[in-house]
Amino acid sequence: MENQLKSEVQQERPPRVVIFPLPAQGHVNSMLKLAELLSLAGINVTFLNTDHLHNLLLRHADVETQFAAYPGFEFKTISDGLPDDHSRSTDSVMEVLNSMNVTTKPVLKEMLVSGVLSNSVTCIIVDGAFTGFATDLAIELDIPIIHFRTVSACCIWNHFCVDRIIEAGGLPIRGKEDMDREITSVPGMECFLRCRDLPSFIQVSDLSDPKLDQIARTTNQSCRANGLILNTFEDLEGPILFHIRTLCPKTYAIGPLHAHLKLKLANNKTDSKRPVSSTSILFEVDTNCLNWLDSQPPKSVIYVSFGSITTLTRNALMEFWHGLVNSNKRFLWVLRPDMVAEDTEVPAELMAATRERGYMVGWAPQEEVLGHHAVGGFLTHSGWNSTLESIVAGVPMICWPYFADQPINSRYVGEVWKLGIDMKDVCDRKIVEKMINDLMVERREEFERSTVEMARLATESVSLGGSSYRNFDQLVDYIRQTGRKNLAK
Ligand SMILES: O=c1ccn([C@@H]2O[C@H](COP(=O)(O)OP(=O)(O)O[C@H]3O[C@H](CO)[C@@H](O)[C@H](O)[C@H]3O)[C@@H](O)[C@H]2O)c(=O)[nH]1
Ligand SMILES: C[C@H]1CC[C@@H]2C(C(=O)O)=CO[C@@H](O)[C@@H]21
Repeated sequence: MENQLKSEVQQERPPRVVIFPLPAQGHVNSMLKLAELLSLAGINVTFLNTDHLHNLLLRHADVETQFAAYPGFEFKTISDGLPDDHSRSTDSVMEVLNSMNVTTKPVLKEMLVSGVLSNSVTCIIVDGAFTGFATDLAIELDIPIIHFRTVSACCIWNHFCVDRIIEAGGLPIRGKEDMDREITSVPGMECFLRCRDLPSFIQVSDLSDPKLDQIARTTNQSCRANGLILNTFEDLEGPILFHIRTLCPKTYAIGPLHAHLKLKLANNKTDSKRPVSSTSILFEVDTNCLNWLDSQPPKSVIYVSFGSITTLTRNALMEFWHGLVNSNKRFLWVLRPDMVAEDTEVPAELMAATRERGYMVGWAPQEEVLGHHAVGGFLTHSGWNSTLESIVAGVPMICWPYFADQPINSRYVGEVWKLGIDMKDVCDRKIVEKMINDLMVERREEFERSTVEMARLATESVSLGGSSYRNFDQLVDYIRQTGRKNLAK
């Protein structure tokens, strides 16, 4: 009788996963894609946002309509512990994370125990960048936990290796003149890694720098989780995934997530076939630039965007602007309203050239822009989502990394994958001009070959039978199995 009851419960209730992202654009965006993929696979999802971020999301994206197609999907919110009037500006992400580490754990525990997050949570998926408290809690409550790290595998592997680098004498970094020194203690990266390529949270001049513990060493928490999800694919980062799997055997590489979701939605028989694009959380999307692109010749435009967090000094703004104008190429440039803090007087000749062959927006529909036939190059900060979106669209990159995983991503783009040029640590109008000409003219054919091939591999990986497709199926199987065990308890 008891067994019969249990099996009825199993049939009636699919597993329920709580997804808890780090409250920032690039992270929530990836997590929403994962949430939709899981919903399509029949898993119930509770998406847990901070109150602040959820309000922004409701203001700028129609997520409620998007997820209304999935009856088992729900949004819930939690406090980040900061006062309502705190700006939570993009450069205060660390402050938000510190506050959450202190205040969110007891609230999350109460939500899980009291059933506010539904009384049948069978698995928690949390952002691997701030997981100490969630992992402790999941272990305490005996709920399986999976970490999702939204950055590249090559970045995470550096984080895992931080103590190895220190033991080998690779850290600390001794000033600017030390930046070209080779780091030979990261397995798989012995031949091309320099100090300047390390993720910014590892580029320390003092071993007591809190960044090492807060972000880099936090990555070790993922070894305590029941699995690790990465937004990457085997043909891109297979050698590094091999090393990560020596520490986290259940590592599921299921990316590029945006392409994965697009294909699954297109193949889905029952769901409405809505178009997929990045969900904008922080800014209003300006789609007029697509009309402007329609009237430009094929592969003639360089698209410039530095993501949602990067800020520019007045000097950097001017160097990029002069470089773009002097290259004589057409350009579409995303300049977020909060990107340049200082007042800047723009010379008349720059304004005139911009009117002639440029277009500026506050926030673009980036996936559509990169997929547009007029776009022939991408000047990017090498955020992981932008890098993957560029790879899928087959657009070569000029990389100007700003922080976090970006310095190692750009090294891989330039030196390993040969998908573009790494311009890191330089911001000079002459170099900008030269690199644009190299990318769009001089080395165009070389990049055409490598980008077309990598785009093909990316699409193959998320297609039926591809590596990310299979890895995702394995993830769903794991969630289902663990759900059955939990429901039968
Ligand atoms: O005008 C724009 C500019 C960007 N995007 C989208 O915004 C996202 C930007 O993400 P990403 O390229 O990853 O950059 P950040 O916003 O800077 O992301 C943060 O989060 C990423 C994932 O963890 C990290 O890789 C980055 O280093 C970190 O800065 C992408 O999906 C873009 O398509 C738009 O839709 N319109
Ligand atoms: C603000 C940063 C904290 C860690 C995140 C991160 C990661 O390593 O996961 C990379 O860049 C930033 O988005 C986040």
